[in-house]
Amino acid sequence: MTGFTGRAESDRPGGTVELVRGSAGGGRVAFDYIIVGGGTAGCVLASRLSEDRAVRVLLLEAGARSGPPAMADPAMWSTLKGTEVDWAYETVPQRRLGGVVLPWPRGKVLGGSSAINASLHTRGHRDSYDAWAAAGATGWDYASMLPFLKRAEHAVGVGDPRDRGVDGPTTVAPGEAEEPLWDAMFEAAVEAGHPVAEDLNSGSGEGVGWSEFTVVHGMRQSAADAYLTPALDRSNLDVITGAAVRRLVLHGDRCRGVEYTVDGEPRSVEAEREVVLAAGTIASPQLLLLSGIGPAALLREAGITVVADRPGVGENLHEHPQAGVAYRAPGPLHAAQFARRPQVRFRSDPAGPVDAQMIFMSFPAGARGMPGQGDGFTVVSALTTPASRGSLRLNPAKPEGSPLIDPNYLADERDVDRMVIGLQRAREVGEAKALSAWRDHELMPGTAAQDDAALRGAVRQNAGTLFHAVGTCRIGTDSGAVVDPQLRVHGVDGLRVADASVMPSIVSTNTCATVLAIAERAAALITGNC
Ligand SMILES: Cc1cc2nc3c(=O)[nH]c(=O)nc-3n(C[C@H](O)[C@H](O)[C@H](O)COP(=O)(O)OP(=O)(O)OC[C@H]3O[C@@H](n4cnc5c(N)ncnc54)[C@H](O)[C@@H]3O)c2cc1C
Repeated sequence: MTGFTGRAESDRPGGTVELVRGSAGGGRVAFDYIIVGGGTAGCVLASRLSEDRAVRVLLLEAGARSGPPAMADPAMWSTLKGTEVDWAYETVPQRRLGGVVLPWPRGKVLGGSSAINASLHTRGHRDSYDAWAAAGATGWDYASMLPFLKRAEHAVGVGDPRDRGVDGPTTVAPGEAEEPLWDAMFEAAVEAGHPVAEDLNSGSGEGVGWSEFTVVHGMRQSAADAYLTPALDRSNLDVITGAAVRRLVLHGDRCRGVEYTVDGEPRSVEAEREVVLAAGTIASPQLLLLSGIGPAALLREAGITVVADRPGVGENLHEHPQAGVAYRAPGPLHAAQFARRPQVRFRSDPAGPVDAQMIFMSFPAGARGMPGQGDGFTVVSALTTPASRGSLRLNPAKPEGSPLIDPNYLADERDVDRMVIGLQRAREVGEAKALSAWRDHELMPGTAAQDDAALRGAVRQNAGTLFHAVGTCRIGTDSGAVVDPQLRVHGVDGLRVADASVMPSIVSTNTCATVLAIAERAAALITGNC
């Protein structure tokens, strides 16, 4: 087992339940803060809140403290799907994608999804955060978020220190080794008209630039590695793994603590100040719903007593749809993933915002982004500002089991319009001269797919997930918002949510760096330093 290197004070037989640090497992201990979910945001919160040695912090994580060896090797991330460190969720059949059910992996281990993800460290365009503030998330605009985006990172050899963090816990850097295939893809993007970007993570980055990774000496650096491990010697921080929170303990409209199980045995614990939900876009709204905080009519139907009628809980679920153009290579093709490797951010409408991202694969993608057979490469285009919105609901047959996850991909026809343009842009790059030594012929969608109708069909047939679900507990002040701009759940005292679920709209790139910054800002809000 590997990946998280924290000390265990008491290990239990079976290895999945561990009091990683502290004394909380035994008697009745009151904590100032209870953090639910030791994932990306939860590790940041546990570390930052326990910096004040006068407060006691408890972190509860349903998964184990570490995982299989592949977790430490960032290149092996896709092999972690379906293992013990994956919740292995699935969507409901997606009506606009021909009824397909898509797998939605999420990390179930200390570090959460940062322990199983593809290790890309990318920040959204400043427009992404400004859109949050414009929609009612006051104080979440780019200028306000920049100190927290910087606080999370230690950017090595990239960017301007006015934009980039230099002494944060998360080490981020572009790959060092040069790979001819990735260099050719960079050249192909330039040939196709994309300008060279100095720093795609500067807040206004656009064009082709080098990707940055949270990989240190070839090893994954999850949020647990970056934030939690260095904090484990603090006597005011307790961490329990194998602790599945089942619901919040509410006295009237005040949250007093949580109920959880360890090895099936029920336990409860109290928070003197606050409970912070950091269980992610799927589990945070699910726990609110199970605790009676959500749309009243749906709760009543499920036989759950309504504590706070919050119609927005579980609504606004969305994600980045992606589809690619895949090519057969004339011969064997291999390129190290964490070498110097490009990506492109671009506008589907030159007069509109940055709304698309191109990433490159050294295999030919099959349908829905799954690896296809044989040698080849793929130019993937993702729509980074989708208009489609879906929902998350309790499963009436098993409310505590996997919820009904409906991202409602491509429900809004404007998303298809922009994905068609994305495919055309991807093809321009794939067909560039710079890639001629690597390209034999187009496999997918195939050269016959040229007109608008054929490309729309290809998008609906091939679109898949980029694993970036957000939005189910969104920040705002309107009646559909779940948390206020201080991340406090509307209508409930002593309870906040701080994870990917609070994003009002998805950022225009991969989500992990933004989740780190959300949690950094949450900690500052909780401690009154913001
Ligand atoms: C396969 C994959 C690849 C990705 N690739 C990238 C990438 O390369 N770059 C990028 O920027 N983003 C990527 N992402 C997205 C990014 O990792 C997530 O947006 C981010 O990690 C989410 O953080 P979070 O804190 O909201 O949730 P998580 O990190 O998922 O944390 C939630 C935690 O809560 C725990 N939990 C859930 N329910 C309970 C409960 N009832 N009791 C106790 N604990 C509970 C979970 O086990 C988990 O540890 C990827 C995601 C996936 C799944």
